[in-house]
Amino acid sequence: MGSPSLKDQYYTTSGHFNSPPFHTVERLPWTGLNRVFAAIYGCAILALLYHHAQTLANSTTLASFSITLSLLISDLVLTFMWVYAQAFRMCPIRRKQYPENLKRLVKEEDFPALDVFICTADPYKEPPMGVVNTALSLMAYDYPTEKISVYVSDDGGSAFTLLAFMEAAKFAGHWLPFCRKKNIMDRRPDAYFSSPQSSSSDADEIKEIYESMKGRVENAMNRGEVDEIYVNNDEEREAFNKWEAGFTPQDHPTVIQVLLDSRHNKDITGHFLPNLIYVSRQKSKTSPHHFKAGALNVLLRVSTIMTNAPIILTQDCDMYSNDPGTPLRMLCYACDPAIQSTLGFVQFPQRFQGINKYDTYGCEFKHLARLHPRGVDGLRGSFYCGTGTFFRRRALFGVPSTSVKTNILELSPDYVVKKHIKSQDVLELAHKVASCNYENQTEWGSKMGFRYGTLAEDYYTGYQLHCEGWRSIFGDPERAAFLGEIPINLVDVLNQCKRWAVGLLEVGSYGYSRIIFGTHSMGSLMCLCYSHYMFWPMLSIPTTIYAFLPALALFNGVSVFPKISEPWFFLYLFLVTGAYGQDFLEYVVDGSTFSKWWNAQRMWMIRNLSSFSFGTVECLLKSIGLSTYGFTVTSKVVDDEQKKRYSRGVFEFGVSSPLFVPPTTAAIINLVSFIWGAISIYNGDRDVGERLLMQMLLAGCIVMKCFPIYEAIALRSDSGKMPAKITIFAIFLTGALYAIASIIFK
Ligand SMILES: O=c1ccn([C@@H]2O[C@H](COP(=O)(O)OP(=O)(O)O[C@H]3O[C@H](CO)[C@@H](O)[C@H](O)[C@H]3O)[C@@H](O)[C@H]2O)c(=O)[nH]1
Ligand SMILES: [Mn+2]
Repeated sequence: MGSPSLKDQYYTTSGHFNSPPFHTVERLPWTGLNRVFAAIYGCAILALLYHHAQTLANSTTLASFSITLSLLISDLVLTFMWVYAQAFRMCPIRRKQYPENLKRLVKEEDFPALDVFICTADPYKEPPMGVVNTALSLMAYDYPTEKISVYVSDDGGSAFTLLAFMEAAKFAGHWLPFCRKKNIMDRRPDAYFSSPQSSSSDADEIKEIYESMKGRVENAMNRGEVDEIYVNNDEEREAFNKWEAGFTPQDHPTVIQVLLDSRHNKDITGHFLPNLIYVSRQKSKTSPHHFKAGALNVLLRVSTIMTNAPIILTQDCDMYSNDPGTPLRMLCYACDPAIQSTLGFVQFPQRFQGINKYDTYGCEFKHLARLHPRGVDGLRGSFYCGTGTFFRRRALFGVPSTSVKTNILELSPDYVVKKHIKSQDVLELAHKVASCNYENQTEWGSKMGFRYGTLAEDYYTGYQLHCEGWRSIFGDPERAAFLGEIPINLVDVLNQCKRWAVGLLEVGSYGYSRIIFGTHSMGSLMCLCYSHYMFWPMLSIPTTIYAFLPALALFNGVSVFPKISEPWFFLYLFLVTGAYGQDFLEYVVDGSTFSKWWNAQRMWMIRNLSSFSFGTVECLLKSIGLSTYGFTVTSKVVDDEQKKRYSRGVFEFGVSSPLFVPPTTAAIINLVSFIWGAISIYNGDRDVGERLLMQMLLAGCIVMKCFPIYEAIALRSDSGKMPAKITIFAIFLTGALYAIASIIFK
């Protein structure tokens, strides 16, 4: 169960037995209580399933049989999800790093080199200046600069992004020494210059340089082309000449441009700068590109040829560094001989800036991003979350125990790069491995590199590494290592979750067999944890049934739950209050507020009804060949009006998305049924108060959760209100469901 190995392996003194530790681990105090509660709750679930089975056996009519069967199916799915979720609660831990101890024992010249990968895919959804800010914050790490190489993958194939990075390369010469001198923590120029503390003469000077570069990039974007005036020399001209007629994001040759080279380029104080390399891999309409995983694999190969750093940081373009000391925290693990041999990656949590004080869309994802990673960290280590992850390059080239074989010598993780990064040979080879056809008939994406076949490439890659025997670490320092943007309108949130749903189910369909047949080396609790997310979208089934069935039955006077006078009622009461109570406690103990928890609950319902059910259906359609889908990049551009509404905690609908239909329909049905029930009770119908009370309570809870939906339908006139089309469609659907229900229940 992970507990004995915990002390031996990780309660470490880093192999130096008399020296202070690089890191420590502490078991979270609630574990014992969690286990006891799980045992009690498990018995209650068994009792409920027994009750369903009994009712099913005794049911006499088709209606009562189908109701009980639906509830049984729902509760079985919930039971599975509950069992999976308990695995996270069995052994949660928290880690601490001591970079000051590391610095005393490991000399700076012995630090490993670090290759940073930044992915961007669309200059209009991910503005180049945002990507540049992320890159600069990482280039400015407190780490020997000549050991850092930043690779930017541009899947948008955009000359504007290249222009922005050419400008950034020059600006870095001013910015990096400035950050060091002022000891800035958040090293994004945008953040620094818009904060109040930045008025000294040297800050003003640098701000001017920054604003003028920003102006040039934005001007070029407004004009729609990179004019001759932005081009400074022949090398740059040659690069931009690649954007000739016929160059589109989906069809173009490889562009690789070394913008800074750490052996030649110095900052204004004479220090060397990090390497900075722009890569836009070849694209053609006839070959598959495997989205972000494909982009990362190209960077993995290009960087092996150019710098081959043993450590790789993968980063989304909107996730910037919030702490320049993060690489040292990572080294506290990477330099520990006790865990080195199987350490695959160190994951830092995804944390976000700009969440409003109610966290309207529940995007803090407390379980996904913080609580569950701590839970798996006590087993085999954190999942891979796509960003904020330091990999050992070796881990991406196969299982820990075997030696790596590659067809090109320069592609081996052990290869020592001797040639200069800008030499003809290196560039030629880099272009070759970035081409569309390079991966044909190779193990890239299946046994090597980032894994293909799913839109949740991060989850799948981490899963495969754990199966192969690699371990990982969840580093979660007090000050966030990275901060990123979250979507602040409902349709973006739901679309993002739908993509995850499809991706996770795909991982389930490829990956679950390894769990069933045991062809993995990660222990059974870890398997339960992985299963939890592989089947996460299945929550759409019970949520949909519970959101519609009891309300429809209520309106027809049909009871689906026990009466309050029956003992089974107390079982339900325990199951519901137990689950919600535990969830709430976990939120509060981790420093959240009631309103954040409540919003997370609301989003849980909306997400399950919409993103997860659409995702599940899409996945089914794809598996029978009726649908295809791609990676829809989440927009990082924010409209001012929307921003204002978001800061007030107002829900943003606005567009006519089918994703809004199920929650809107559920909102209307539960309101209608609830009002009907309330009127009956008011008119003295004791039957409703007794027999249908639980359905009344459930409908009441759903109505409370749906408040923003009623508001958006009836009480608002701004551009974020519910589109009339959706309301009309939902009302029509409500009518149809009531009609069907009245036939079934009569
Ligand atoms: O074809 C593509 C598509 C996306 N991206 C990049 O992938 C990153 C993540 O895309 P985003 O639209 O921001 O998706 P999110 O849902 O916010 O990302 C989460 O979920 C993804 C998996 O669905 C993970 O890859 C991410 O790391 C994780 O943050 C961005 O930097 C994109 O530029 C590419 O490089 N190529
Ligand atoms: Mn993102």
